[in-house]
Amino acid sequence: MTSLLGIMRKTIQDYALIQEGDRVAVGLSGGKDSMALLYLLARFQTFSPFKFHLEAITVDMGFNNFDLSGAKSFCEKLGIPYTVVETEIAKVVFEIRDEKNPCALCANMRRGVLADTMNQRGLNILALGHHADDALTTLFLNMLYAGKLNTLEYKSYLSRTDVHVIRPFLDASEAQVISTVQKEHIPVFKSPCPVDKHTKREEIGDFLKTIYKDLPHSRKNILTAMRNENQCNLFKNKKIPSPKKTSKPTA
Ligand SMILES: Nc1ncnc2c1ncn2[C@@H]1O[C@H](COP(=O)(O)OP(=O)(O)OP(=O)(O)O)[C@@H](O)[C@H]1O
Repeated sequence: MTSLLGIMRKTIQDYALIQEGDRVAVGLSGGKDSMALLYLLARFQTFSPFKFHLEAITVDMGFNNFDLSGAKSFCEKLGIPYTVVETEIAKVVFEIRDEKNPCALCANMRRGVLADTMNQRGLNILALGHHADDALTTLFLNMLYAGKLNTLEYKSYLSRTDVHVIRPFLDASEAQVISTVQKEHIPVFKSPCPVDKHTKREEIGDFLKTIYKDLPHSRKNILTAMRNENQCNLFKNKKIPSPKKTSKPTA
């Protein structure tokens, strides 16, 4: 089996996610995906054919019980500069706005803070820990709840802040991330978010797992379909406008 480092290196190359001289920030939540991403990008930096700078940024959402000392010592061990930005996002999302679906607003606000911090620190690439299973759940979330066919991208651009968002794990499975975390003894810290593991995303993830169990090739086929632009036939026909009604001439 190809290692997660190998998959990540190929994705970075295939989609030109990082280039010579880039200044990369990993959005570090403390969870398994971004901790593994930081660790592997730090390793990749040592043999990459191009030079790039690497840092980590955590947005402290303002939950009282968020202990970041473990993430801090992990960064120190890797020799990576680490910034923690204190915010009151939790208060805005859960108290002031009392959001029914807090995740989207929370992620948007967090990304804004990350991009602004990157501007202050002269960083141009934001690396996030999303993997292929996140892309699958996002696709189904968008279809089932928002009526759109849309998923995560390998590279996208935030024009307001001139920051590129990259997802170097998008060709890897969640299982590959978990196995790397265990094998490499990468530390992982529990999210302080009260809705963690109780979200629509979690429900869709479980729903997809039951489909994969019943139809063993379905996961691979959905991923293939997502890449198969030439075989994407949706309702493309345009409705023919109905002829304008002409009013009867009055006698
Ligand atoms: N508080 C945060 N500060 C900085 N970056 C974050 C933070 N929370 C999430 N991110 C980034 O956004 C990505 C997606 O966040 P999400 O909340 O969906 O977590 P996740 O898929 O469980 O990943 P992880 O295992 O890294 O927590 C993370 O992998 C990470 O790169």
